[in-house]
Amino acid sequence: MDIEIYEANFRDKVEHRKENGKKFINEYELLDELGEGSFGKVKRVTRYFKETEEQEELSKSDYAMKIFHKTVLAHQRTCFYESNSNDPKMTNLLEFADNEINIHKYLNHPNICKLYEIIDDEDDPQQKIYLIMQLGDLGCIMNFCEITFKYIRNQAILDYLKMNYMQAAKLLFKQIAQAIQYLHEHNIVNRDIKIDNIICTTLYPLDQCCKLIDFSTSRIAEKDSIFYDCAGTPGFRAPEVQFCLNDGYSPFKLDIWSFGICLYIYTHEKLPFWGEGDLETDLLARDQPLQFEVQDDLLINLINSCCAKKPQDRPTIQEILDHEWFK
Ligand SMILES: Nc1ncnc2c1ncn2[C@@H]1O[C@H](COP(=O)(O)OP(=O)(O)OP(=O)(O)O)[C@@H](O)[C@H]1O
Repeated sequence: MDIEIYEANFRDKVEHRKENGKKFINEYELLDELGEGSFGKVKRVTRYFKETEEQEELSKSDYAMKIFHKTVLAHQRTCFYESNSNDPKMTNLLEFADNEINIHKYLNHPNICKLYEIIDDEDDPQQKIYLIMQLGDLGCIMNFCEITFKYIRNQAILDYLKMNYMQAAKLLFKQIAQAIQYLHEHNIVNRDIKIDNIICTTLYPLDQCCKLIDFSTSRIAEKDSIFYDCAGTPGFRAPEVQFCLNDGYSPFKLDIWSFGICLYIYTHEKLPFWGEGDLETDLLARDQPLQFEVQDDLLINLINSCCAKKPQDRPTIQEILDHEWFK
């Protein structure tokens, strides 16, 4: 990989302790749970540290800690395809976690959640790996309502930005496009761009408030790479991922489709393609045109081009950033 400037710190010692009823992992106090994915839990943590030797009161700052359970992941077997091969192989989820760490630890961009530290101790009694990341203290850009199956815009972010949702959409999605541009320029594909993987923070200037998270399905790819494995999340993934048969799909064009879907969801507060199950959702994505409920022709043009049914008709990430809608 052509990114040598940054590498997250690695520590091979972990210490678990309790103080006054509080749980600590090394210098990090464990707080509330921020979320849970298929690979592990994510917790808010506070780090206590001394900025100078003389300092008496400890300084503190907040992070997100993603926790992988090594033994659990090692026992979960799954089938996968290597890049450029349609010959399936067996692996376990720990290898996927390793892949995520090995890509994420080098990523250094203001719109990508920074991975600061990896704690992996062979003698850890809990057999876990701990990733210390930048905290998205404002949460995801939208919240999913399990009852209505709808995404609702995160009002705390709109209040923080002091913007209406269309102004916020331009600001946030430009930043996500810049994150994808950085990945694509470095021959990395994300393959799981979705609303749940876009978080916001109050830590930085506004043009750095939005961060892409979760690199579990990221891969190194050449511009003309063809992939064969089923990546992405139903509702967000391009139809060719499910229906490519032996032809495979371009992972770069998959990211572009998913970007367009996220922009649609943010501006409409609903998923454009949602069927009874994953197969119907993918079929709708393949066969149905997008239905718009906004009046903005430039926005409609941008989303329609990202979600062109033929992958070769979709723009590059640079073309997206140059689109009139962002001007
Ligand atoms: N840095 C962060 N700051 C705030 N919240 C976070 C952060 N990282 C993750 N989260 C929360 O935790 C959830 C799960 O994180 P993540 O997507 O990285 O896990 P995963 O196991 O890889 O998920 P998936 O099943 O989508 O692959 C996110 O949707 C988000 O709500």
